[in-house]
Amino acid sequence: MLASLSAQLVALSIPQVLQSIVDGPLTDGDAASVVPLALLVLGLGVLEAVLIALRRWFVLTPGTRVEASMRNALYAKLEDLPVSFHDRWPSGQLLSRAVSDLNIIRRWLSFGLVLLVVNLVVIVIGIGILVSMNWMLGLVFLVASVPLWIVGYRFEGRYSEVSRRSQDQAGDLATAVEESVHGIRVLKAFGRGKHALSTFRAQAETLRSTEIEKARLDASIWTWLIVVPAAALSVCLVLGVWLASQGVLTVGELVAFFATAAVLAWPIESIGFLLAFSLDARTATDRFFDILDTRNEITDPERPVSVERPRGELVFSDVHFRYQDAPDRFDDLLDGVDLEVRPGETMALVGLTGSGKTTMTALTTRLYDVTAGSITLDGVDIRALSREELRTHIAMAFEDATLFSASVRDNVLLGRPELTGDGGADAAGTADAAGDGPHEASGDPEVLAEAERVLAEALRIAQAGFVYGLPDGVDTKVGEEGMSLSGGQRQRLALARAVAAKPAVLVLDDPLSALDVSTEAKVEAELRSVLASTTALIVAHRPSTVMLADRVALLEYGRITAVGTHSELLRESEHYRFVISSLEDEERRQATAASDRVGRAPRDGRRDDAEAIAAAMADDGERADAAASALRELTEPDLDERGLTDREGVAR
Ligand SMILES: Nc1ncnc2c1ncn2[C@@H]1O[C@H](COP(=O)(O)OP(=O)(O)OP(=O)(O)O)[C@@H](O)[C@H]1O
Repeated sequence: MLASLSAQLVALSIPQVLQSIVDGPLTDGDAASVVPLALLVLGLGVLEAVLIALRRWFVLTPGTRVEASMRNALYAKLEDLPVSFHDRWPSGQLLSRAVSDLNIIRRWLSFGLVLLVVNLVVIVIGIGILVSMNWMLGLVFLVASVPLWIVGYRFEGRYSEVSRRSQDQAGDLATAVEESVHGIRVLKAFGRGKHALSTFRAQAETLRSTEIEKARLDASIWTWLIVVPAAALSVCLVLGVWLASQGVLTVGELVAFFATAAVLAWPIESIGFLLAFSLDARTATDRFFDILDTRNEITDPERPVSVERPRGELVFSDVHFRYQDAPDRFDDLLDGVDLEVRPGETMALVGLTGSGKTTMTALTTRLYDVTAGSITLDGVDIRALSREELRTHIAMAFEDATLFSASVRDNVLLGRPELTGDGGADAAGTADAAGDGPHEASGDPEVLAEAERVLAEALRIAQAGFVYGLPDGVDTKVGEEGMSLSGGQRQRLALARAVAAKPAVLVLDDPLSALDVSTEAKVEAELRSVLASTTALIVAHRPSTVMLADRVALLEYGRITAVGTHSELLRESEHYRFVISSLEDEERRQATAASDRVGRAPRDGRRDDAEAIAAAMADDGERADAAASALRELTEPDLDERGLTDREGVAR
């Protein structure tokens, strides 16, 4: 700011030298005395240029540093915020904040803020100089500034609103891109690419209109800022010439007045642009703090207790839970769950679809917090532990297996940072962490050997031997979210990850759903050895998974209504018999559905596509029902004909 202000003050001093030239040597006809004054003007010009160069040089470091630290703070916050926050926030909105909003803030800090402050100071000083040169001429400028203040004030209100709208729309657009890239296979499979494109075009067009609205507002303030000073200058010209002719002003003073006014022209014009820029930066800052100011309700206790060697006793006591966006008229999803999973026991969780099984498992690692009641690990409320410790004691594998853009090794050893140095954490955080890998990072041969052993064992248990056939074996980088692998392969790696974490409690949310029957049987046989020494809570969607368990808990209407062995429950609980028979029906249906559907699909030109999709989905253990439903969708009449909205159509 100092460099910039000095540059402007130097520029303002040049007209004073001009005045001396005009009123001195020029009026006296003394050509020789012009030379030193001309050299002075040259010197001042060079000094101004040097000061401007200094300004540009100085702003680089703090601007980029602020941007980097804000970005890190945002990332840390996103990591820290609970799953319920991420349920509500579209990823594109977060992405646009982390990238484009912070970029705006950096550019504004680097030169928008500096120029705004400096130009305002220069305008005030410049008008002061004009008034001191001749109060009448200066007054014209002062009076002319009044409409500019009014226009500026109105502009601020309108532009702020449009700026916010445009940045939010840019976030929505990023979400749309993210969603369609993520779901590209579904879009292609259902031939909805063109449709998605037209939806995207409409969104992009909305953003374009908003941008144009912004540009119009911008243009209008520029017009005012150029026209009003120009009009003031013409009034001054007429008045100044008249005053000079009356002898009130010297010609030199008149020249200096107009030269000073010319120096002020750019700072005045730039105010419009700088004001718009500042409002964009304010919106970006607001959007940034929308996230940073979000209160995290799932935090660590002030003084966390520690469970040194957990036995793995997991107890739900009168647990209530409801999602934040659940309508008031709904009862709690979990409405007083009581369940004791004994150390070393394998408990299967069974219930109808939508009964809350996944939700119950998510509570064990505090992905969500119970709304009432408590969950204890070895008698200690899980909220009394730090989240980091809790999540080393309890490891989860989900049905929807997420892999990071990292090597197979890093993905599987994600929960064992002590074996991977910092690499395990990096694998989750940055795509670049892959490849060179933590394997090399940690040099201790014993640690390396242990990492190899744990990795090999986990891969064996999860029947994930296929990784050794990948181009670089366990060092192969699996694509974004493991997209280069099949669903069944991803599930097996996710299961290997949970097993490798060697937790006291293993929580498996239907982790075998994408496996074919023979692979599932092999995984189950291997899992038995792990489960013998580990407490496990397994959400079961197949009767075969139930067979893995020592006991079964039945979740019904938000409560555990029966606990016992499979045969006990079959004997005693009608609801259990109903759930199990529907699971069996479902399994049978899956086995026959795909072939039936292929047989019945009409030859309407899409049949070949349908078969190809069915074959691809059924490959490597993808569920046959997915194949069947893909077929059904493809062979049904066009979505539009059935009156489905775009979104529903794409979703389906
Ligand atoms: N993030 C969420 N926000 C709001 N509601 C949710 C959320 N996740 C799940 N639900 C709702 O909670 C209910 C229970 O879902 P949950 O996934 O726990 O059931 P589930 O028993 O595991 O079902 P399934 O057997 O089909 O996997 C469902 O009605 C679902 O719509």
